[in-house]
Amino acid sequence: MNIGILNIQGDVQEHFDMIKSLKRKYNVSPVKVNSVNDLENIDGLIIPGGESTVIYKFLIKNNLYDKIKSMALNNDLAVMGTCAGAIILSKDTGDDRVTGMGLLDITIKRNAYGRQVDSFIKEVQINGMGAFNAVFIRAPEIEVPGNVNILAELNNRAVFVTDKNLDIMALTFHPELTGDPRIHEYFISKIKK
Ligand SMILES: NC(=O)CC[C@H](N)C(=O)O
Repeated sequence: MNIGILNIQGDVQEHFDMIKSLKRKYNVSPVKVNSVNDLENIDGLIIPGGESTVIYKFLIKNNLYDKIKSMALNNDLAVMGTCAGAIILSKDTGDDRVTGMGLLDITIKRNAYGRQVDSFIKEVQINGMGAFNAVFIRAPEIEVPGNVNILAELNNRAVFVTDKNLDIMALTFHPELTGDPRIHEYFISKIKK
């Protein structure tokens, strides 16, 4: 099974290395995705954290935006979006520079934690997984979780959600930075389903 990592900007290498470290255990290989052709051979796609305005522009420019969206809606592609990736997957970003794909029924607010505390690590409790050290970096906030499953919250706000039908998930934190593979393992388990 091949797992693509959208290779535009942000934590591409960190996700790549995490999937690579799980290669033997789950028979998965990481693949950097630069073009529509690269999407043909992958089973899951990670949209990393970074800068959502930049990621959005590049997705449009390279015709990846519509292709990813339609593959995901057809259940041909599982997608995990982290931080900026979560913004891309949302239905409303509150920012007209970034139009969310609407793959998850969430309204999200960019840079919601303000300047003073724009980066922090906090332990969150994830349903079915337990405690996880979550790294928030200029993180967005899920303001309104609609018809989604909420797997983790921080201060009564959802920080990890999954779609109820499609294999789409979004996190407002960075699971690739702490060396803890459980969220990537969870994503892999969803793809195999
Ligand atoms: N760590 C991140 O991905 C930050 C997201 C970034 N602040 C944005 O709005 O795109």
